[in-house]
Amino acid sequence: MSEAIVSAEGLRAITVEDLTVEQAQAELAALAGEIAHHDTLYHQQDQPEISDAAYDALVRRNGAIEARFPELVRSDSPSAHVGAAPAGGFGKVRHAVPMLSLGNAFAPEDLTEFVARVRRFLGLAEDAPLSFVAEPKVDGLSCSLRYEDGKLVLAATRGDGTEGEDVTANVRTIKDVPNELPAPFPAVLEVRGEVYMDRRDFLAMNAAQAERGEKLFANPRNAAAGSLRQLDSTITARRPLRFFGYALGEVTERIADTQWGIRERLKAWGFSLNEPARCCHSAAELQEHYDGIGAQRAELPFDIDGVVYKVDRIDLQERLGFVSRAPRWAIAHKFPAEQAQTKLLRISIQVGRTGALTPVAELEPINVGGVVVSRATLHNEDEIRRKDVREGDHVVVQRAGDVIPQIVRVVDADRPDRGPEYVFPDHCPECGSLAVREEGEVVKRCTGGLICPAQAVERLRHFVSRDAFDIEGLGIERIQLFFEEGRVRSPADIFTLEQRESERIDRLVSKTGFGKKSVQNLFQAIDRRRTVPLDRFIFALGIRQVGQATARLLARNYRSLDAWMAAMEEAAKDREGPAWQELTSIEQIGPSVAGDLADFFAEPHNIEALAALRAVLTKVEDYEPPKVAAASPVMGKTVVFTGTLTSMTRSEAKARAESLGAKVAGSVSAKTDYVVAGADAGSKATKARDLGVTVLSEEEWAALIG
Ligand SMILES: NC(=O)c1ccc[n+]([C@@H]2O[C@H](COP(=O)([O-])OP(=O)(O)OC[C@H]3O[C@@H](n4cnc5c(N)ncnc54)[C@H](O)[C@@H]3O)[C@@H](O)[C@H]2O)c1
Ligand SMILES: [Zn+2]
Repeated sequence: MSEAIVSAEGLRAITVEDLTVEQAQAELAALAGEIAHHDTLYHQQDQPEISDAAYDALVRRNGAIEARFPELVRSDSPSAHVGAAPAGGFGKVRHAVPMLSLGNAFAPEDLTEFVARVRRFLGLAEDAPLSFVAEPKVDGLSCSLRYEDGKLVLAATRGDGTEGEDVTANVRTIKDVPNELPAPFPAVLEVRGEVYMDRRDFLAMNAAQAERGEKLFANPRNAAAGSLRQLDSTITARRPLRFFGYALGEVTERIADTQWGIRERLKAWGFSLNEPARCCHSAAELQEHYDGIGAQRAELPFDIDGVVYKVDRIDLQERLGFVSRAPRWAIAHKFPAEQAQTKLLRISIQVGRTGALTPVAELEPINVGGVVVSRATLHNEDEIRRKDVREGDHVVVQRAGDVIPQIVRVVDADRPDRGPEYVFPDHCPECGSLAVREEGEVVKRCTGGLICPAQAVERLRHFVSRDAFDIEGLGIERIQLFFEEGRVRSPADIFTLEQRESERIDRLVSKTGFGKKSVQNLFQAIDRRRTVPLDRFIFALGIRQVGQATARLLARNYRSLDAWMAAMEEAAKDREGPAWQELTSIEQIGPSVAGDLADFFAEPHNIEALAALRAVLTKVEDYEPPKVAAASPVMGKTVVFTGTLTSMTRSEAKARAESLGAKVAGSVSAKTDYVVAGADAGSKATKARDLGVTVLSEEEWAALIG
């Protein structure tokens, strides 16, 4: 985090009324930076660092200072911006009608003030009728769907309100979004609404992600945003996204006179609507509906963070118009975060499958908004220090629609018998290996990749995977089982499995139900891999940031396992010495990757595990530079493989092409020389033909390269 944030924290102790002009100016500058930082994390990366309530507090503070010092309002003021600019990787879409945010109401007075403000603006008498639509504010991300002649042609995220991201392919995978509308419909119709995920679907999806050792999402909103904003729509298709329609963008003809009427038209076209919704005629009725929804909140299938009120008559909406980032005719009445106080018994450390050390607060169980909470996340080392959370403290726990409860603050920090400051461990509690925190990272990680039980299954799975040792018949289920039974704990164990188990093979067979033949096949598959090429060996170790390409670079540079290991151990001992210099001088290996390699080799447990592994292998082959046939017909050509290949795998085809001097690309462009189309080749082959690129069958390709 930047310094600005620290200084803003310091200043925030002063109430807005007491700020001097200089202080106000400094704090507005700090807040602008801080809020922009959180906007990027939240809107672009779907990975917020702070709770929504904490974020809202910053925005409110900014608004209060601006209200007192209007002359200090900055040109980059957060109160004039919506969201964040589109992220790279997506096509950009300009919104014909801007997509705005909503003003917020928190206290009941904010609500009455909103209604009064609308009346004042419109010059309505106290008793003149004025109605509002009140509907839940679903916690997802807004999306604009464009229909031309009743067909879905474009879908875009809000982005910064003016320009969003083109997510059409992804939105087409959402079942709630009709591809075609039943007539009648205007020639152009933009439907706006919220892409979200049901809480139940979210939990199931996170469980499946955990199962596969993939990234977990903090809450349904981040999961929905992360799933919609995928560059690969086949991933989006597997995510349980849903859509609610609640507004219109560009439309070529008026389709209703009221907001309620718009809802009915949307429903007739097949859209789902935010429910429970109601048409209210006074501030009191709005408050009543808000309280009613609040009471049902835990039972609703999706997360909501408030209730949205919209002036019902469209002509009045048009008269009211907008103020900078939000309409005057609508407001979001937010629910307070659900909080409670309890005692923090202990801080424990969880080690994730990738080695990340996460501090967890073990709490005296407490009911927070209807859910019993006994653990809360403390995020990371910095967060504990920032809040100065210690064992034995009484703390405020919060659930703000988030599934993972959080610690907000300590309430009794000034008690005399308070324990010492919490010291974050520098060793992994699971395996005792050193835990390190790389520069610029907030997370500390265990470096004992090869022996750490918390990481073992994930590491073993990686070790035997296709591009690593490629051991057939050893899938994730078998690894899991062997690990749990204590048969395989480290990579070396795989190679001594037969020796240890052969007399007991019958037992293995009966216990696992694998079948004798399948166990024998497995042993044979393992035997075939007692000799491996150096680059596969390096890749298989699962060192952070050392993927296939980096492993190949290392193999090419050091040639033999002995040379590589010696150099790495040297570099680990002296991170300035000649071995380090050589390592970081390899093109594409920067200090960050070098640091991960050095950390791995600095951990004695890993050296032992490596020695054990070498002892059970027949040979790690030295790196063989690919022999490029001088007259290779594909030398320097760019090739794209698509569809299902039958004579070899995609990785094999790629390696072979590269060894012949070709460059293998992922997508077709005018620069592509050949597209090799296997069975069921789709859009890439079509595109190639359109561009006049030569498309070859698998056989033709084989003939070409001889
Ligand atoms: N934790 C963080 O770091 C962080 C950072 C940035 C923003 N945020 C959170 O994001 C929100 C601010 O973002 P915002 O500008 O999108 O404002 P907002 O979410 O408060 O309100 C606007 C949005 O509400 C949504 N919405 C849901 N139901 C709706 C309905 N029935 N009718 C109309 N709109 C509906 C739309 O997506 C619309 O864009 C706040 O909740 C804030 O706490 C958090
Ligand atoms: Zn460990």
